[in-house]
Amino acid sequence: MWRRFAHLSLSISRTKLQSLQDPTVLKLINTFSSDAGNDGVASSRKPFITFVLGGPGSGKGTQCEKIASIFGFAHLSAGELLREEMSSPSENGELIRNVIKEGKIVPSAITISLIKRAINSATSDKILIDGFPRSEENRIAFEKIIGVEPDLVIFFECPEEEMVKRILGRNQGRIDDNMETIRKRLKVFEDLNMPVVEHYSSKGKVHKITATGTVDEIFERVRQVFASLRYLKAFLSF
Ligand SMILES: Nc1ncnc2c1ncn2[C@@H]1O[C@H](COP(=O)(O)OP(=O)(O)O)[C@@H](O)[C@H]1O
Ligand SMILES: Nc1ccn([C@H]2C[C@H](O)[C@@H](COP(=O)(O)OP(=O)(O)O)O2)c(=O)n1
Ligand SMILES: [Mg+2]
Repeated sequence: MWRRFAHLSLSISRTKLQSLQDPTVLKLINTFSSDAGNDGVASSRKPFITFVLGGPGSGKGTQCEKIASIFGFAHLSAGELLREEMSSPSENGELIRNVIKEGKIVPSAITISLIKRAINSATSDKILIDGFPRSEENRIAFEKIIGVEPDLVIFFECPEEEMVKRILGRNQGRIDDNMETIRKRLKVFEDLNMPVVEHYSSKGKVHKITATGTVDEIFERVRQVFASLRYLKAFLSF
């Protein structure tokens, strides 16, 4: 009975899920129908993990807030977790501050331990990880330590001049939102983060979103991806 139902839902999904590529759909089904646990997070949990990538100022945080409120995802921002750690009396505070000020990437062990703790205390099993992995080192360490790959990757594509304009108007008092650090962050993004996007693109996991236009116009593009997932979820009852 379940098999027939799953088969039916798959054939419906194929016609409805035009914004999803088949490997993503198949991975979704495998993820939620498999009994395998995730070693790196609490054993009974099988979170649905979405990495949200894009250059600095491309709108990751803004769009993640909307995805979280409309689709019930927990939003974990790697940058926010690092800023909180930096401002707390932590042994890594000074190191994190120096790395962020230089526009570089904090060592994976630190960032992943913060992400792991946040996943384990999240109230939803649908998790958005915003701004991570920032490098192949981040990616490989996550897959090794947490023991899973993302189910989905959203990539916000935005021209550099637009990203710079947005960052300079962000006004959150961040130590890295100045022109000197922005230049370094843009280079680090091209050199270290784009290979991660290419890696997951080759695995058919990336949904590229044009990140220009108003917040609402961009969210409409994003919404279509997540609405398709919700449709699949309803049919497969995961
Ligand atoms: N589509 C948009 N158009 C104009 N400004 C935007 C847009 N999306 C976000 N912003 C603004 O740009 C700045 C950077 O956005 P943010 O979501 O923090 O990006 P990221 O997390 O990728 O660095 C913020 O001040 C935000 O309010
Ligand atoms: N995986 C990560 C994420 C962020 N960081 C550091 C380096 C980044 O320039 C800063 C800020 O990251 P954040 O995602 O908040 O920045 P943007 O939202 O892209 O402007 O934190 C990191 O070292 N490793
Ligand atoms: Mg952000």
